[in-house]
Amino acid sequence: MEDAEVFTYAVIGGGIAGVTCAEHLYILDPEARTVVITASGLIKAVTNVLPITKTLDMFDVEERLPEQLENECPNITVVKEPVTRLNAGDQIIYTTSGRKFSYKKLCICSGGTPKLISNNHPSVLGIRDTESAQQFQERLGKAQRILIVGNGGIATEMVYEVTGVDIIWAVKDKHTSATFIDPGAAEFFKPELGKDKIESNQPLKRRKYTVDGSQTQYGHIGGALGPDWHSGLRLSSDLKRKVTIEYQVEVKNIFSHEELINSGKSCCKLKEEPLDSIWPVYVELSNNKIYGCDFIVSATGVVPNISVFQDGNNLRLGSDGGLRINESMETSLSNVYAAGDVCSPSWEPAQHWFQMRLWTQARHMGSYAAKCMYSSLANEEIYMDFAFELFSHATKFFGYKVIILGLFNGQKLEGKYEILLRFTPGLEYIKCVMADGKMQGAILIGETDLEETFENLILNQMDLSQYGEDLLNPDIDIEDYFD
Ligand SMILES: Cc1cc2nc3c(=O)[nH]c(=O)nc-3n(C[C@H](O)[C@H](O)[C@H](O)COP(=O)(O)OP(=O)(O)OC[C@H]3O[C@@H](n4cnc5c(N)ncnc54)[C@H](O)[C@@H]3O)c2cc1C
Ligand SMILES: NC(=O)C1=CN([C@@H]2O[C@H](COP(=O)(O)OP(=O)(O)OC[C@H]3O[C@@H](n4cnc5c(N)ncnc54)[C@H](OP(=O)(O)O)[C@@H]3O)[C@@H](O)[C@H]2O)C=CC1
Repeated sequence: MEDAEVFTYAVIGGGIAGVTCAEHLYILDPEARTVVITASGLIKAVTNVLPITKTLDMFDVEERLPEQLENECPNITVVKEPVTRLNAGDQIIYTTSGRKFSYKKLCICSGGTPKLISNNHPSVLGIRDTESAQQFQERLGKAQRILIVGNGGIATEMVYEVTGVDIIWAVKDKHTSATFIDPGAAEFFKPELGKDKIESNQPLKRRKYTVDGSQTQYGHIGGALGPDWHSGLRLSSDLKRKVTIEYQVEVKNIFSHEELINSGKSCCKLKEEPLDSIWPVYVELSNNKIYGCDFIVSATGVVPNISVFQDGNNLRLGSDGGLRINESMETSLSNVYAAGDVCSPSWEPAQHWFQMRLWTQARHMGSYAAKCMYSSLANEEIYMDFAFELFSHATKFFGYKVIILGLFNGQKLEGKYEILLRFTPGLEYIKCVMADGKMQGAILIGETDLEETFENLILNQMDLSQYGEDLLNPDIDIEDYFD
């Protein structure tokens, strides 16, 4: 074997998936040496875990210095360098400085990169890590109007958090936030966009470190930001929300002012905007409207970071470009596992589970991958983790607690489902997706306290047909009823 540094386990990536995987390898196999190789100067750690249901935890995500992981788990060595190549045949990892690492078991947790509407346009910005969030903040400080493309997590949080500038929100769908919620919930949230922001006095729970130049020299491959990413930004002191939504559109063209003039097309003016205003960039939407703005935020999903692993390796990829993994988290390469945003599960999933690239799944996958790696070396049998029985996600949108469970938007049901709804404006929105009298999924907005009961009802598939619409009758305490 080449003159490589020898480890039992190697983990590539210092995000939630990689750090969770390394921590669990330490618990399972404390004598074995593990190397974590990460391109980011800071690593992520999950803290203050508070279980709220069997599959759902609330937790904080901290950015930490790698030394802290080494102190807590003495078998772990953290190497702060990007991986440049993997020789899966000889089980060797190469990094930028020419170092080589051999492993018996490797887990790739290299996350994703923003999938942008244009990769080389200077006015198009994506948000992924601390560095890109800082760039966003700098540009926002000088902006009067931005255009946000995308209808998922980042766009939904951004239109609520960013005030004091005009926002044009261009969404593909008939309703907003379609990745996470249904049209009814979007209506529930709509009034919030017309309200001014209330300044929060809550202190930040997440510890922040400054990443110095040497740590960012490797470019745009830091760990993904998390739940409170916007609270670290210094946003405007003007707390007015000014959001214009364009539905069912995509971006058709991006112009400079000169190109706009030459095209002979004219652009839309917002109320009180001078007719002769000139913008750094113009965006033509598929409904033919053209808006001028300072810059464009492309919040249009992620692409898995796989390119450095492909050279010389016969990697099988999923349809979304992620590393295909089987039910033991193994990729198509021998002794190579993957977890988190970089992977695409290819096993037949449980009826109520599917992949979404989220913290919770990165954490579950990281810990399960560690179990799979260890039990393969120890020749022990392993069963699929319970976390993959039910899709569940807890977050906050527009200031409300949001819990989504199972087939919350009727996914996989091919339209053969009914909806039960309880809806009190400004207070709560409860939707159950029912098929054959059994609960398949739910969206819970507000302090409903129903997550545990509904999780049980989805998992145990109890026949609820006799209760009909009473299932959501506010006069019946269903929590007590089904406990
Ligand atoms: C702005 C934003 C807000 C979000 N908010 C939420 C939220 O509220 N709730 C939620 O559930 N999810 C949220 N997410 C998604 C969540 O952050 C990700 O799903 C999760 O962090 C993925 O973790 P990961 O470990 O798989 O990848 P990452 O966190 O992306 O980590 C990948 C790691 O791999 C390293 N790496 C990459 N390439 C190489 C290489 N060649 N060599 C060495 N190291 C490499 C990187 O440096 C990094 O350390 C958010 C994401 C963003 C961008
Ligand atoms: N609170 C939370 O849970 C948060 C989670 N996140 C996570 O962070 C990651 C990145 O967030 P984000 O970028 O918002 O990704 P998401 O996957 O959440 O959303 C991407 C959105 O962009 C749309 N889209 C994709 N391509 C285009 C296009 N060319 N033109 C217009 N729209 C397009 C998608 O539509 P379609 O689906 O139809 O392709 C989808 O609505 C995701 O994994 C997300 O889950 C981020 C912030 C908050």
